Amino acid sequence: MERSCSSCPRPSSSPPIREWSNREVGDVMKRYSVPDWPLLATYLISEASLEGSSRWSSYIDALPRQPYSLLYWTRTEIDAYLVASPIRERAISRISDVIGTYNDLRDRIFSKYPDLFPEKVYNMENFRWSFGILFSRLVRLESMDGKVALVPWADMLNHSPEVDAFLDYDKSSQGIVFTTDRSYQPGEQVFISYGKKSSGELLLSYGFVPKEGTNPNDSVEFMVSLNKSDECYKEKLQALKKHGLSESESFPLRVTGWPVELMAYAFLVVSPPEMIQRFEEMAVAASNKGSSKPALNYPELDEQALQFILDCCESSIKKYTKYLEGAKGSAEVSINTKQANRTLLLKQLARDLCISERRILYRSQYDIT
Ligand SMILES: C[S@@+](CC[C@H](N)C(=O)[O-])C[C@H]1O[C@@H](n2cnc3c(N)ncnc32)[C@H](O)[C@@H]1O
Repeated sequence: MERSCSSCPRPSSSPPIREWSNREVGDVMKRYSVPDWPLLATYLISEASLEGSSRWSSYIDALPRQPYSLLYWTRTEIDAYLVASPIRERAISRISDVIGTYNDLRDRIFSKYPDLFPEKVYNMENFRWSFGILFSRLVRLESMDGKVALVPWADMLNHSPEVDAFLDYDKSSQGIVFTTDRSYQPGEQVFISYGKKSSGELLLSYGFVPKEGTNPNDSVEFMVSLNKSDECYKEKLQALKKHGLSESESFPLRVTGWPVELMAYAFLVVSPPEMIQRFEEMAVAASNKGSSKPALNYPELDEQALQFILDCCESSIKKYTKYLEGAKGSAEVSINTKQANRTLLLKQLARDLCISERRILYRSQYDIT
């Protein structure tokens, strides 16, 4: 393990009042016990608004004006380009969480102190920016109980799924230490790992998709549902609900295989009325809430359960293929070069994601047949 120690001060994690250049703003935020993420987002906006008089001004000047995350995609772009991918739903719900968080801060705090929190600074656009920065640059510090922090020098590092390098707070040196899994030559680019993230998750938070086939942590959320015309629909749904599941569930399909919970769900979907006594144990296995992993042993259902998964894979693949083939031919007339470049970039990202996710589905199909 190679270690390199920073000379920067303690990271900005839940900044104490004295860390706020505008103490009054910090004081109000502290009184309302705002949680870490919205607190840091507000802190960043407050410091950015002070320009040269903030101690973080050179750091803030170096931050991107528009972080590359799905927060900057419009609803029309998300619907058009991510129509086949489950990341679409996650992007929509993340954007709505950010808007909800801003609205909550505005209603509870900012509107009560308009002189301290003027709307021209503390507005939705600036919160989109600060949350975009947090999603793409925050570091989780394990030795500080998983606290999140912005670490100015360290957030210049790019991600590689192939390295096992990480950042953490080091009590003895009172700084952030970067630990790599190998040594580097001078001039060589040093990478970090943003965590074992799927390509969809990397697009969601960081705005990029690794090259096809290079992400060993890749996965795609795979949606399966009970059949409404099943004569045991009610009993199966009851068993699922009892264990915290619903009639439609998502399971991660990985490049390395699928979870046993998906197989258990498939067993439940295809099991005939004579097996009613076993619905509950299947639901327990699908929820993974049992104390030990139950052996899923229903040889009489194996073929049907695999066929069910195969059919679901096929219908997902069709959606991807339809999108990819449609996207190939659609030539949009764009208003200006900037917009045309943006459209090209987003389409390329969506295309790369769809190809990666479809590849996992193909692989799962291949494993079954
Ligand atoms: C923590 S910052 C890394 C520093 C970034 N290069 C910069 O100069 O701001 C995260 C951003 O870097 C870019 N990035 C990081 N790793 C990447 C990779 N492997 N491929 C493409 N872009 C990457 C993405 O735009 C991401 O949002």
